Formats: sequence, structure tokens, C-alpha cells
Amino acid sequence: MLPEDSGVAPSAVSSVTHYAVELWHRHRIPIILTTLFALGVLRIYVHLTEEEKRELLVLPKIYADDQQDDRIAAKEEKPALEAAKKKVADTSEDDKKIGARQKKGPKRIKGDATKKNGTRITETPTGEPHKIQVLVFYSSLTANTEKIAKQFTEELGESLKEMDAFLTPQVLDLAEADYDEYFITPPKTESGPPIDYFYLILLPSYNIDSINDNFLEHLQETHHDFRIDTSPLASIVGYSVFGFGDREGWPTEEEGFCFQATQVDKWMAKLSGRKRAYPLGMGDWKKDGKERLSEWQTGLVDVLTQIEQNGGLGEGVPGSGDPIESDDEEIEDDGEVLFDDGTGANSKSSGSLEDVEDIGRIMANGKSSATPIAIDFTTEGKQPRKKATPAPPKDMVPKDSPTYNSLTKQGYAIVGSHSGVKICRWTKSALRGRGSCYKYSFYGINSHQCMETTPSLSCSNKCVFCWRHGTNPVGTTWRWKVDPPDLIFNGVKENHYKKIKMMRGVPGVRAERFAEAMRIRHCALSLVGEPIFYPHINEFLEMLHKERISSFLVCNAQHPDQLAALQHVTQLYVSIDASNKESLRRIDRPLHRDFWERFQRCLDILRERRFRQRTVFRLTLVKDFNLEDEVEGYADLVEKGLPCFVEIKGVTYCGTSTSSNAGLTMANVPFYQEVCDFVVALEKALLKRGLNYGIAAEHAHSCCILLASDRFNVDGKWHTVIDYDKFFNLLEEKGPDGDFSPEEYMGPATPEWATWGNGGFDPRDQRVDRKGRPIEVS
Ligand SMILES: Cc1cc2nc3c(=O)[nH]c(=O)nc-3n(C[C@H](O)[C@H](O)[C@H](O)COP(=O)(O)O)c2cc1C
Ligand code: SF4
Repeated sequence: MLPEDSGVAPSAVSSVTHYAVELWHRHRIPIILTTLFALGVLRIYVHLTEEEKRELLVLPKIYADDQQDDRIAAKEEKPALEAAKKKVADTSEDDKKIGARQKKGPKRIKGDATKKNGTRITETPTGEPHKIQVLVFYSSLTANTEKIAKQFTEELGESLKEMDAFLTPQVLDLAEADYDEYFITPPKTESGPPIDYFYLILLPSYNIDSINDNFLEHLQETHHDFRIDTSPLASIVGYSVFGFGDREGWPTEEEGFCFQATQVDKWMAKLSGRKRAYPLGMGDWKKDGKERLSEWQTGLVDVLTQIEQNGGLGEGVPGSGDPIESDDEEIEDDGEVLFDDGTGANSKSSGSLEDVEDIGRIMANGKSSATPIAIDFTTEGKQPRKKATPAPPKDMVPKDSPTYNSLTKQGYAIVGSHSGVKICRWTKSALRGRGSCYKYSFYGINSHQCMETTPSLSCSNKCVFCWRHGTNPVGTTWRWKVDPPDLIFNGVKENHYKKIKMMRGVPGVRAERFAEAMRIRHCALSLVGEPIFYPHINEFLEMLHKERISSFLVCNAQHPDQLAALQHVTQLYVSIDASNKESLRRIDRPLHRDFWERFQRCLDILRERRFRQRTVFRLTLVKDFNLEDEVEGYADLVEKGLPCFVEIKGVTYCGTSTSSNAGLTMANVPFYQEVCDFVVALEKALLKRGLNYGIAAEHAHSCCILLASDRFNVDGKWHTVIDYDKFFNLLEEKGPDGDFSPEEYMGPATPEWATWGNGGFDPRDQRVDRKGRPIEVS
């Protein structure tokens, strides 16, 4: 109805209304039908586009490259995902069947069945479907598990027979399997259809030294190895572990029932990016072992059936999602250099963990009473600004600190309160006859007889390329309890030998090298931190030398006073990480304000010492940081310090957040050819300055090249190798401050294979790739 004052004549209004009613009566059927049709089309369109989206969310294809992104998307779209899952579960015929089967096994959230004509969704770009190889690993000391594993594998094979996707399961003894082959990355298919792997591990627990310890150590070290992705097994389809134990002796899990299976399960979760396909099973061999195993087996077949149907574990499968694995996953190092203030509370957000640079602030905040006095041994004699109440100094790395946890997880043994020891990868590699580090090629150091250690885990730099995961404490002063040198010396040896002994069951370890390794002959004081930070470094060196253990000491050119007071070492290194002040600040991120002056003083000391110590400049090349345009600058530094040798090495990318925070990526790692070009240019720049240095040796394997002073060239041959016996004899004869020169303990000629142009790989060894496959040396 129109309002009365609208100004439109009533007769006109009534004729329009009449006309409209007339029109409706005449055409109402086509109008209604057309409207219904349009609404129907609209509904179908909306439905189809929604389904498309849901489909992607419901089934993250585990083989898709951007699986991670899918997961994130799925998380963000949780309500939609839930709705979609419910809908698919209600409607899919295939899923109904799976659902029925699953009633017997564990409850699972189903993914969308995208099975097309019976083929798995996992296909190569050419459409070839992947096959799944189930590998059943076991360990066994008294043969129970061995028998069970074989029978289990056979039965599993029977259950999977009808499923096209699966190859016949294989059983593998962990005492014989090469861990590098299976537990760094899954095996690669050389020919035939592409194969994906599903790992099952049957493991009895032993609280005595057994192969399980080696296996666990391998898993742990692989996870913490900075060269390897933290989840290198992420491409396996899934895994599950079953443990055997004995409740009679170990009644509960807290008391050790199946403790090693629990540990393997945790490490596998980490290595595989949480691909636990079925929960950890446990059984008491004497009581319910068989029953539990049979339940586990049923559940597994269920999961494998689902994988065959869906191409993956699907979202939300318990164990492949995000369970809290253990407390140690929670304290994963985030790469920040932390300092524990020792208050007991160790949450980062509470501020109890502080960067040492913040010590001033902590003290100002009234925490000074709990903080020991900082004794700057580098500036000893100066009066502390404020007289603090004397408090007993604390441990540098307390046992309950995150630093301790993190370092031990990376394989370090912490000795006393501030020292560490670790077996380096070259020591392990040499034990297996797979190559030694460049120090063998250049100086004759047997890697399997070399102990890598430090008496000070603390350092005064925070170098961008430091592979120590940023976990070591930093500081400009020694403010901690000081352990006596004999405690450190005995502790590091003991722990080194312990770690060597652990290697005895590792496949490929050569018996003769293992026997030799039980006598330490060399000590690389370069692990983490700054060895000359330790106030009793000279006494520690004396202990090494007394046992005729050579000493290669690396310092960071920040402690000139300690450097000046240092007694004889077999070889004395100074890290030269940049050729100018700005570059050094960017790379080393030194804590000392006068870092450049300290650096210069160290070079002066090295120059003075060059006829008494075998001095080495160690250059670490980082592309876009200190490589380009710095040749001349480095040549100037060599001219200033006149070292006996210059070692030039391409940086190794450690992939921690420390490095990424500093803007370091793989792109900063120079190619070997770039390192070679740099060294050739540096040699030329030195010759231009009238300095007689030449390229003496190379170790292409670790991207390292050695420039040597002509002092070590005899009759046209380089003599970079050291005569260690001669060194100890001279030391015994002349004392730790004795007057003898590096030339006096110069060894035989550098082996031909190590000289420039010959690669530097010891021909006695077999070079292998990361998975232990032989590589032909070109
Ligand atoms: C020396 C020894 C130590 C053991 N330690 C443990 C243990 O710490 N926790 C546990 O649950 N079972 C322990 N067991 C029990 C074994 O795990 C169990 O007997 C297992 O079935 C043995 O498997 P196998 O015959 O394949 O080696 C131990 C057995 C022995 C002989
Ligand atoms: S020098 Fe270093 S890398 Fe070489 S064997 Fe010794 S500890 Fe390992």
C-alpha cells in the first residue's frame, strides 16, 4: 500500500496492482520453475567448490612436496576439516569398510579415500605407483626376539599378500644392518618401481652394554648432527616399535621395563618427523608377550590397509600428530646463546636464562648477591668497579642447566663443570676406514687416535658459523669455579675411551684401528669455547705432553695476554675470520668492545713467536661475508703475523637458528672451486708482497687447502707433516718454555696424494657417501 501523501492518483495505483496480479496468474508456472532451476544450479556450484576444498584438507597427501604447508593449512581450517572428516566418514563406502575393520584395532580418524580404480594415490610423475616395503628390524641377545621377528614377518607377509602396494616384508638384524643405510635416510631405489619404506622395530631391552646402545646412540647422533636434517627419515611412510622385557626384574616402566624400546620409539619420532603409525607396543616375554604382540600386529595390519587405501597415514592418527614425545623435545636448543644464572628457574620467558651480555642488567636488578664476582683474567689486576659480597663461584655448566642438557644431547661428555669432550665424525670415519680429516693429510694426525676436547666451554665470540648450536656459554671474563687440570685430563680421557668403546659393535669398524684408538696420540683443543680461557691451560698442556699426546690448540685471537703466556704447543692456531674490523664484527660478533685491538695484538704475538711455535692462521670462508674482495686484506694480515701456515677452509653450514639469525644460509657455503680460486689469488697477493708462501696441500673432501711458508719446503718438496716424537723429545730436553723452532720437528715430505692437485684423500681408505656407498675418487 502507498502512503496517502505520495502524490500518486489512487485509480492509477489500483490499475498497476491489477496488471501485476494479472501477469502473475498468467505466467506463474514458468516463473516458479525458472527460479527453482536457478537456485538448484547455484546450490550445485557451491557444493562442488566446497567439496574440492575439503578434499584437500581431509587428506594431506604425505608424498606431496609441501606436506608441511598442507598441515599448517589443515590446522588453520580445523572446523572445516572436522566437518569434512565427519561427512566423508558418513558417506564413503570404502571408509565404512575400513571403519568396521578398525573397530578391532585402535580408533583412528579416517582420511578421504581417494583411491582411483584400485591404485594408490602415490604415483610418480609418469603415473607409476609407488610400492611399500615393510622392513622389520630386530635385535636379540638370547635369540627370543630373533625367532619372534622372523615368524612375525612371515605372518605379516601373509596378511599383506592381497594388497598390491606391498612388497614382501623383509626382516633385518640390527647387529648386521648398516645404520647409515637405513637410519640416516631411507634406502634409495636404484631401479624398478619407486619404493617407500615402512619401518617396524622389535627390540628387547637390556640394561647391560649391548648392540641396542650403539643403535640408540646412532639415532641420537643423527638427530643432533648439524650436517643432517633433524628429521632425515621424514620420507618413510611410517614406523612403529614393539618392545620385549621382563616384568619380573623390571616391574614397571619407571623401573626400566622395555626402556630401550621406549627410547627408540622417541628417537624414531624425531627422525621421521613424527611418523609413528601405531603406538609403541610392549610385552613381557615370560607372561603376555605373545598376546600383546598379536594385538599390535592386528592394529598394524589395520594401519597398513588404510595406507594402501588412502596413500598415507591421514590426519590425526594418534602418534603421527603431535604427541608430547618427551621433556627433552621441549628443551630443543633454539640457537640462542644462553647463560644460566643459576637461580633454579630455567624458563626463558622468566628471564632466568640470560645472555651473558646482560649480566650488568641482572646485577643492577638486584640479583648480584646470587652472582659470583666476575674475575676478568684477561684484565687481571684491575679493580672491580663495585665491591660485591664474595660468593663462591658457580659451575660454568651446571648439571641441571639447559646448556648441559643440550651439549650432552649433541654427544658431548661434560667433564667437571666447564670442560667437554666429544668424538668427532672423522674419528668414527677413520675407525671404519672411511677417511680421516684434513689434519691427517696435512700433518699426519691419525683421526682415530685423536681426542677432541676443550677445558673451557665458554667463549668470548658468537661466530655466525659456529656449529656449536649456540649452546656454549659466552663471556669476557672467567667467573666460574675452576676445576683442577688433572680432574679435566683424567675425565676427558676416560670419556673419550668410553665413547670409542661404544663403537666396537658398529658395522665396518676395523679391528686394528679400534685397537690403535685405545691409545690417544693427539688432542685437538678446538671443540667448543676458548681453551686458553681456562686459567690452568699450561698445566693441562703439560699433562698431555707428558703422555706424548700432541696438542693442536685453536684460539680466537681475543685473549692476547693468555696467548703471550702460553707455553709450547705442537701447533698453535689463531682463527682469522675476517680481514677487516667491520667484517670481523659481523662474523665473529665478539663480546669485547676492543676486539679489533685484541685481534691485532694477537697477530703481533704470533709474529714474535713464529720461530718458537708452529703458528697457523685458520681462515673460514663464508660467501657474501668474508670471501669477496678480501684477498688483499688477508694478505696484509699474513704479512703482519707471518704464520708458518695458512689453512683455508670453506664454511660448513650448521643449519641452526644461530646461523639463520645471522642471515647465514646454504648459499653462503662456497664451492670447492671458489675456495681454490681464493687460495690461488691469496698466494699471488703474498708473492706480490715478497712473502714466500706456496700451496702445499689440499683436502678436497672437507674443502680445505694449506698454504705454507717456504720455511717448510725442502729441496722443492713440502714438509708439512710433523715429527711428533721429535717434538716430545725437544720438549723433554728443553722444557715447555724451551728454545726450539718448528723446523726442528718438521717431519717427512707431505705424501704425494695430499699435495696440491691430488685431492688429499688417503688411498688406504675407501671414500663413501653419506650412506656408506663407495665413491670413486676422481
Ligand atoms: C642381562 C639382561 C638384562 C635385561 N635388562 C632388561 C631391562 O632393563 N628391562 C627389561 O624390560 N627387560 C630386561 N631384560 C629382559 C629381556 O629384555 C627379555 O628377556 C627379552 O625377551 C630378551 O630378548 P632376546 O632373547 O631376544 O635377547 C634383560 C635380560 C637380560 C638377560
Ligand atoms: S683434528 Fe679434529 S676433526 Fe680431525 S680427527 Fe682430530 S678431532 Fe677429529
